[in-house]
Amino acid sequence: MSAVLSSLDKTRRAKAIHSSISARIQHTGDFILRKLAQKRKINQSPLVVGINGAQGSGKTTLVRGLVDFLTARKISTVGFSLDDLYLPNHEQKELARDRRDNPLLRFRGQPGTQDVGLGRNTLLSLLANTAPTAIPSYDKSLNSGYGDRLAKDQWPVAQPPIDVVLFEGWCLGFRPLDPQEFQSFLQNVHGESNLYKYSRKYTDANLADINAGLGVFEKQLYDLIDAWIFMRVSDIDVVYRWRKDQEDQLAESGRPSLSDQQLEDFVSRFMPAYELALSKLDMHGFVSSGILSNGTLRMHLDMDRNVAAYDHKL
Ligand SMILES: Nc1ncnc2c1ncn2[C@@H]1O[C@H](COP(=O)(O)OP(=O)(O)OP(=O)(O)O)[C@@H](O)[C@H]1O
Repeated sequence: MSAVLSSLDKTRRAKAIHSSISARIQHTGDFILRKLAQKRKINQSPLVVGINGAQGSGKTTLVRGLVDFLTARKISTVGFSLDDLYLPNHEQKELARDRRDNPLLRFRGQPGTQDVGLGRNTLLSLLANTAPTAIPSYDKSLNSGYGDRLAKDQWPVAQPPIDVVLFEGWCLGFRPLDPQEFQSFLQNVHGESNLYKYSRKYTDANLADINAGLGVFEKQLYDLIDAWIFMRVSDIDVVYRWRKDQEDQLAESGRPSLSDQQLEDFVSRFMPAYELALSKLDMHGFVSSGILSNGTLRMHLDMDRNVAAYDHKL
């Protein structure tokens, strides 16, 4: 009996997730259509939309859904991820060797472990909209999970004309702190409150490297992004829960999964960037090309990834 109930529960849950995903695609798709109409009045280059959301918040799912939503309306759309810009495995190993002082740079993930110049050139080529653009592609499963960039002849090629580019990343859009802001962040890290408990595990110099990495993002990428979709979670600790659910599903299906300790190590390596950047983003919003008005759609996600509210207040 309980097995029947549990399979009923699973079906209900799958339906709820499906309708949550559809609603999110519809709302963000409508936002993109409005921004595309605005951009068309200015020029014919593609609308570039940056998508920021914590790990596991549903970025990949959203981009896939939006590609279908837009393609069905004959809007030629390309999606890719900041993850596709990670350094090739041998370069990541070199970085880890050269920067033994910084455990945050040991593996892929943090700002500083991507080839940002490759991202800029890819966006510039897409924006020029005149020649085919090879889209960088990274496979996280290669090298026993350490990952590697695929050879260029395996990258998908986007054919012009392109109307919309969707570019997603867990820390895409995070802005660097200026020296004064960084000092007050460090004071908080070393202070009594538990607000920055993950950053406390690292040295000030380690954290400064991440801040500098964000500076490179801001300088090289954000002027090419016209509009932003921000999936904001109120409590960043939910990233653990979401990732744990994913690992449990892998284990249930008999596939390799991370132990609790590995999971903790993995997730906590990402946390300092959230602690460093999220409050500035909440306060001052994203940097963009600046050519569109009301260029950010923010969704507030609850712990089950449901959208509690949408707003444009950034
Ligand atoms: N709107 C939604 N409502 C409920 N669940 C969702 C929603 N969107 C995605 N999910 C589920 O959340 C999980 C993570 O989704 P997804 O891989 O798209 O997230 P992500 O942000 O790309 O993660 P990562 O940063 O780890 O790559 C998947 O199991 C997916 O089915």
